[in-house]
Amino acid sequence: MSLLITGATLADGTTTDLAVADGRLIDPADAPADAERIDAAGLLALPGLVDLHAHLREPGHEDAETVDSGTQAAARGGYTAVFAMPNLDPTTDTGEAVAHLLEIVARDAHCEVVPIGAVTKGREGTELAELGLMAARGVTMFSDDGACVDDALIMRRALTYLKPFGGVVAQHAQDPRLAGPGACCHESEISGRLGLPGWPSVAESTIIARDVQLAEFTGGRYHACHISTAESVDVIRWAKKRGVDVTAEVTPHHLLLDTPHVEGFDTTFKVNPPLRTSEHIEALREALADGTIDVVATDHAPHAQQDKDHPFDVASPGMLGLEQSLAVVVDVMVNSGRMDWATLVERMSAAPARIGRLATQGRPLAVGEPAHLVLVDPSRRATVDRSASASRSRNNPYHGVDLPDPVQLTVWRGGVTWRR
Ligand SMILES: NC(=O)N[C@@H](CC(=O)O)C(=O)O
Ligand SMILES: [Zn+2]
Ligand SMILES: [Zn+2]
Repeated sequence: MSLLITGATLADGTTTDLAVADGRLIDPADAPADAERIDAAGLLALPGLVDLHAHLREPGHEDAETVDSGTQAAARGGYTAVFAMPNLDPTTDTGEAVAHLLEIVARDAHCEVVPIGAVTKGREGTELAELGLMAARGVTMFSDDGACVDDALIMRRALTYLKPFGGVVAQHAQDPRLAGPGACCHESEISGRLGLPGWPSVAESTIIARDVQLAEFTGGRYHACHISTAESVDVIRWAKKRGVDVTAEVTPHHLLLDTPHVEGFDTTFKVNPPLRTSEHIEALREALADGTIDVVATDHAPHAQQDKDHPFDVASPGMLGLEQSLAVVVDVMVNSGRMDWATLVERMSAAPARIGRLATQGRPLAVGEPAHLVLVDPSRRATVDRSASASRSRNNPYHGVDLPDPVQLTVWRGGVTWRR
């Protein structure tokens, strides 16, 4: 399949034609005569987006999502690569589990899928998983996501052990004593009034403070998942200033949605970490703009209706993210004038590919590079409809909200994976 995309604007503002053949970008002058012509006047062409944090639910929870459905959602969102969290059944904690997931991916995926390996066996936090054997199968990121690696010695060992492999430990920072299993609402006046167990902001930042010191001490590579508080931003900023090898991500929902969303007890808005207040949101936006936060990662967390249809404090936490991630970042960061398109590309494509050591993604749109790209209409808007989704789940927190609707066409490995 070959494409000739004419008159596209790149993130730096220049206008160009792009040609795709045999999975690569080629000189438009060499485009085959039968190439499909796509008029991209008024559209932006960006490198395909890369998500460091997605839950695809296969194997084990196929009622909520599969590799097929989750990567279709990714393609609709402009993504050409996603890293798949290991809280599956069985847990991705062995070389064999990685190999099994990669077989499903080879058969069904609509974008690159890189398995994330668990840090500890069964994500139970007590015994290191098969880190080396998973690394040998191409795993570069390790996380017990959904659970915190709260034992400091286990964290120390994981950081040390992964050094020769170049692996990064991605932490779900939640002190299990300060924010226990029932914690489900930002600890504040609102949690008190609603009678929901509170999840104080320091339950996140104190873990990250400990971890970045362990990263400095060991020389290991550390990544803070879904940071949600101003204190976490301060800690990351401090660690980076010291030259510690740390990176951090923020989700689209923590950039847009605030604590009052839970006042109606709609379990769609139950998520870990919880939605925070406007002061925290402001700190996250600022940190994403200035680079303290390196990447936007979706934490796409599909859940079947039966797992959400419960009282708020017992419903499953998590919300969808892949399809509206770019829309939220465009609205909150670009349309507001906080960030330009080139920085958006850095935060949503180049930096995540670098952190995940995915050499074929996050590349500039230049001749000879792999053809992973997304065409974006910067001005189109629409009201989000949760039923119009490729995901198997409907826990979409943006349902009924007017947002940008930017993704026009997604190309992965030279083939169109989604078009409007
Ligand atoms: N974010 C969530 O609320 N839930 C995630 C786990 C996680 O990211 O911690 C899930 O797997 O559903
Ligand atoms: Zn998590
Ligand atoms: Zn997650």
